[in-house]
Amino acid sequence: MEVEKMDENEWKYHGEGNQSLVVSHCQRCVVLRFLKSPPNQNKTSEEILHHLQNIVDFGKHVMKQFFGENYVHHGEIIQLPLDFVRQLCLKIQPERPESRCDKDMDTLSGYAMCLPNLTRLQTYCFVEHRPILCIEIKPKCGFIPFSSHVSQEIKHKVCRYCMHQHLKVANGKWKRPSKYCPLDLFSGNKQRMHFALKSLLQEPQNNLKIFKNGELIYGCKDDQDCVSDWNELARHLKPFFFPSNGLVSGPHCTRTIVKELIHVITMTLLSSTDACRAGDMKTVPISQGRSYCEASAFNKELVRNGKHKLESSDLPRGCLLYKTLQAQMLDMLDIEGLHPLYSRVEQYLEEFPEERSTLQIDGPYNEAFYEKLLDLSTEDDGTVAFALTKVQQYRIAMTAKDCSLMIALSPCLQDECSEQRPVVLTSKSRFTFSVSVLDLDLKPYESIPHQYKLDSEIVNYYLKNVQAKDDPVMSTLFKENEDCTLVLHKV
Ligand SMILES: O=P(O)(O)O[C@@H]1[C@@H](OP(=O)(O)O)[C@H](OP(=O)(O)O)[C@H](O)[C@H](OP(=O)(O)O)[C@H]1OP(=O)(O)O
Ligand SMILES: Nc1ncnc2c1ncn2[C@@H]1O[C@H](COP(=O)(O)OP(=O)(O)OP(=O)(O)O)[C@@H](O)[C@H]1O
Repeated sequence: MEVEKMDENEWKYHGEGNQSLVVSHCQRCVVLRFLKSPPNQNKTSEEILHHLQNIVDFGKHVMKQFFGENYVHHGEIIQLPLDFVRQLCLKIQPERPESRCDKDMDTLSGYAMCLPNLTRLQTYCFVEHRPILCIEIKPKCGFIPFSSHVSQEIKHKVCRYCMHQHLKVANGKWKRPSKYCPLDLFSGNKQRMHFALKSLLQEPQNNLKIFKNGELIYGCKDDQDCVSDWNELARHLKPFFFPSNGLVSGPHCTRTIVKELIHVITMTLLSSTDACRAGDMKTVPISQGRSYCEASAFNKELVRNGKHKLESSDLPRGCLLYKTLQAQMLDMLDIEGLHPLYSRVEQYLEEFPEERSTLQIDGPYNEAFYEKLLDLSTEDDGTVAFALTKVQQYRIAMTAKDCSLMIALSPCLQDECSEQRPVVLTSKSRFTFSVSVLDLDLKPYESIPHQYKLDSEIVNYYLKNVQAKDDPVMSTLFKENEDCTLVLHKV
């Protein structure tokens, strides 16, 4: 990219999260990702550069090992003319959702990350301007904690996402709870995955977005502005799934198209298209812990129909869901087991602050950092080294619990499909596809106390307001003891 000739008119607003803002090039398949920060808390240019360097290094040296070379696009740092960045910021400001405007895009450093535009990534490199569909899923945590440090039994039964939904609705973040449960998506069982994906389509929240030719056509632009009209979605998708226009319109057509969409997403998520170095590293057997969540609407429906055992089909080892889950499962102790180890590291750092850099708490995220993550022992020998390894593994797990999976699909004819490209078939069409993972910024060491507090808030809210209502005995106890935190019984 010729940085001297940057023109803000060639770029447009693409999207943003809590930490970064992304603009895409109108013609080329690239995006620029800028860091964001709260107003008046601007970092120096050196700090921004260091932060971005850490993100790139972490993707390159650590996450590629866990996920595989092809799934991770670490990008590169680019230095842009300040005038261009300022003009761009002014241009895109009206497009930004109000709920994200509590932070400003960094316009002072001139640094940004340059990445391939994964919503337009061409899976079939010889043909240009081919229509492209992209599905972005933020799957969240796909397992129930199995750690013996967990103090509340409910955490062994109901997954964090399902519990958190209730707190989010109560806080006004979302209007309605979603029926999506990550354990269904990560189950590898096609029926459960189908249910999970349908639930995401019903209530996308910030877990599902669909792009057509790089433009958002389905999902939430803003917390309060969600597009979830299935007829409209089907209208967009019809040329992809029924190219010869053979399907009549109406509710039946919409349902058929949505079913085809869910089918391709399932097949691509289960496909194995890459190998990785950590491939042989078993963090924890997936069978450990419960493979379903009691609060999942799919599970409840089964119980209602008299079936009490959920079938689970294990995930294929090479698929992106499997790799994501393995990385998430580096959280072996749960935040409750991790927090005392964090305190041990903190205490050590208070005594020896100069050790912070030797311990690589804030990077560099290089090969040596990755090597240290491979020790999976859970036997605490009381050392700072043990505590630090668990803290760093937990940070990786948190990152994998918050990343997004991108599936790009491009229609192809039978004789066009190259043997090197994976292909997924539907009843009337075929697609070449690519799968990638994004938002792999390592969660900060400092966020651990926040995680600890949030965990107990989520669980306590659920116990008090949801489980108690489902369980009449508990409900009476809570009503009678509304002001008490401790409920005592005579036995
Ligand atoms: O804690 P969670 O599970 O609510 O996850 C946060 C996300 O909320 P979600 O529940 O997905 O709506 C949250 O997403 P939103 O900003 O709500 O879209 C962020 O991804 C946040 O990451 P960070 O701390 O800004 O790096 C996420 O925080 P981390 O816990 O990953 O740090
Ligand atoms: N390389 C990319 N190609 C296409 N779109 C992208 C790319 N990177 C990010 N995006 C889009 O921009 C959005 C925000 O990016 P990202 O998730 O990295 O932000 P974040 O602030 O780090 O998120 P979070 O809120 O999870 O911390 C994504 O949800 C995605 O839609």
